[in-house]
Amino acid sequence: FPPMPQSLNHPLHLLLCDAPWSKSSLPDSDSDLDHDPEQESNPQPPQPPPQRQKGEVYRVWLASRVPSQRNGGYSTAGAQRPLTRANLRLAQRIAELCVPQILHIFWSRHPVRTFFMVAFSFIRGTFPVFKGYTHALIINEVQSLISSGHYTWSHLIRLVAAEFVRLAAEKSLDTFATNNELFVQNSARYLVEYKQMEQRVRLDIPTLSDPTVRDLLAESDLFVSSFQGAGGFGLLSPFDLIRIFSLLSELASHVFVLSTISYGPLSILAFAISFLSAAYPLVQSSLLPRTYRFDSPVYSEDEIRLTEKQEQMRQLSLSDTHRPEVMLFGLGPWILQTWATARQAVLGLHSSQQSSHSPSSLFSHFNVAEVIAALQNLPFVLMLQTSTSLGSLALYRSSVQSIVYTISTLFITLQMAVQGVFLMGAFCASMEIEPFLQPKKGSQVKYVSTSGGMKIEARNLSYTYPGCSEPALRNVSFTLEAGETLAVVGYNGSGKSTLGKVLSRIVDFNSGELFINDVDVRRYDPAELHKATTAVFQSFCKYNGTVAENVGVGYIPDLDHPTALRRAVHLAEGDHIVRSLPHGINTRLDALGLDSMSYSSAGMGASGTRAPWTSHGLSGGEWQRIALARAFMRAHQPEVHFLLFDEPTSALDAHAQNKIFQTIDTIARGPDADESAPRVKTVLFITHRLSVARRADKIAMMQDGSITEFGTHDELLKLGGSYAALYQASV
Ligand SMILES: Nc1ncnc2c1ncn2[C@@H]1O[C@H](COP(=O)(O)OP(=O)(O)OP(=O)(O)O)[C@@H](O)[C@H]1O
Repeated sequence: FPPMPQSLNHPLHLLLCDAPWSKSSLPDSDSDLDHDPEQESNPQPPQPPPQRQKGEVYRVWLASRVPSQRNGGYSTAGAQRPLTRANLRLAQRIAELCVPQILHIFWSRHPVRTFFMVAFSFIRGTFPVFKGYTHALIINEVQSLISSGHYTWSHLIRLVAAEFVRLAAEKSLDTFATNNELFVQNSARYLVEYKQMEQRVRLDIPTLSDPTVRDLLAESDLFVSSFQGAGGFGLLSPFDLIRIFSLLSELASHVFVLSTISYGPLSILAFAISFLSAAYPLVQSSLLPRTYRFDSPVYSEDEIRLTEKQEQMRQLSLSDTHRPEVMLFGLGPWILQTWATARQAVLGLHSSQQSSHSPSSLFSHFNVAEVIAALQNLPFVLMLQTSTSLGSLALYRSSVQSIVYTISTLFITLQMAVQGVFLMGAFCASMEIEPFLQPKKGSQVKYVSTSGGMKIEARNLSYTYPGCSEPALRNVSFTLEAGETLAVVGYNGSGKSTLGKVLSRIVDFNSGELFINDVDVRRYDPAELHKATTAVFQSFCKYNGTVAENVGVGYIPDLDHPTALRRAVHLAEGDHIVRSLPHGINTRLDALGLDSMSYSSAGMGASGTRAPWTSHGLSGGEWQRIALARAFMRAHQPEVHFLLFDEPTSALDAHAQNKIFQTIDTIARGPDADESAPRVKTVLFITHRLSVARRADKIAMMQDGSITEFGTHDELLKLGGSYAALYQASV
């Protein structure tokens, strides 16, 4: 392999797991995938492909990526690999490693159909030869009819009838083969898309924020897109690869026909001239300066950049979310201008790229084309000197032309296949990525709840966001006993939300230690910790769905449980919101907040009332209550021990805010407990409202990523530091 730049060696190697296609990682027999009623019985279950060395596909894929001068990293994801010998070797290695896995996908799902698909692709390749042969027979018969006057009408009619039979057989076989291929293709497409989704939902934020992982996933997505069918996204799918068989059999059958009708030095000369004259236009076009090709499977870095820019501008022009700012800042002309520049470059409409159509070039094409036309008649003259029939000549000519076009198609297909192999490598390698936060095998321990909440102990935690130079957290240390309440306060940008994300195991930390219930947090499966946590993040989500869905996703088992949903809404003081909505809890919410600005009247009934499918907008405070209700859906579950609220009431009025904090406190003490009962859940809330913060058992004052003051409200006031100053200012 070509040497990998040291600076680009990436810790992703550490994320790669052992057996990407192991039985456990594939959907098991009870999963949805096996519920396909049309799945064929497989007499001999295929053996899983041999397991390859850990991370090997990733390493080969990475080696194929050319370091880019532009950004000091690798070339853009999806950029074309030059067809160097080294890259061909890499493609070969990826094919060796991945093709068995991909074939296994097809074969394991529908072995019989897959067999027919490959067999038909061979048979279809011979169709043109049969066609040429029957045409030749008919021409011969007509020729002998005209030249000798010998009456062979019945023979001719039989030949024409045979041609009809051939056509009908070809058509029905073709239809059957196409349907079969479509079925296998859809099935395989479903499976790769499933694998892609399955892997995507597993990956955590630290993994996804890794640039190499993002590139890997981008190329993997291109591979999955290629399953959209022939020509989808201009990519070559593994099904197009099967077409190579068809091309090979077509080539072989034409060569066979030629060998039966041409012999002797004259024929060889005729063949050579025919071949060259048919091939010349192709050679000539490949020698011309390359212009943008729409069917190109992968593009150069510049083409990708321009395509991205053009797409970005197109999205901006169509997006409802951005419409207010587009209007407000008058971005229309800028969007149009930027799009037009990128689009013109992509379509090759710039003047520099039109040079190939200059008059002198056209003139030379014209002259050469005439010479070629004259040359193509030469073989006929040569062959007519032998006793060859007119039918053979027609067959000869069509076969030679077919050979040339088949070879050129084969060449282009193989070229695309090489690029496709790298995308396939990205897909296989992406399946091997283990989420960054996942504990290493052997070190994992099960999260065991302790009665009375979650104990959290941070020791010198530091964290810097990827790509940033300044840390967002610096040496943060504190202990929060089980059942205690901590308020985190501080100035904007001091690291409060980041601390919340680190503690809830959404992002990792770079140095220091974090203990949950006296166990190193890195030894827990994050999914287990998340089951024991509920949260409202500062930038909470607004789902494009009904109120019930927006609330219910907080605890999926109760998603369809009206009583649980109503209770959560009630705890968040959202009953009046639901009552005011046209379809109550089943009203669709407009997550973009632009419903009222919609310029379409679609969805309005004849009476001007809203149809059930139209979405309804909410105010900022109302959305916050929905987010709170979502967190409350699971907050009271006995397995939840940690409640995290990041600015949960920033958009609520003072009265509502007090009630919400009262509710949080009640939930933290457990069901049916009175106000003096000890808390059974640990609570951390981040707030700028110090009147709320003072209720907490402990307060952490954050400044510039560090906890500068820590203690009770009274202790911090006595200290007379930043908290005291902030508190005095707020009252
Ligand atoms: N995704 C991110 N990528 C890079 N830097 C980030 C990211 N999120 C936050 N930061 C930076 O980290 C620092 C701490 O941000 P954080 O959101 O934790 O502050 P905060 O105290 O919650 O602020 P606020 O009170 O305004 O909500 C800031 O300097 C911010 O610019």
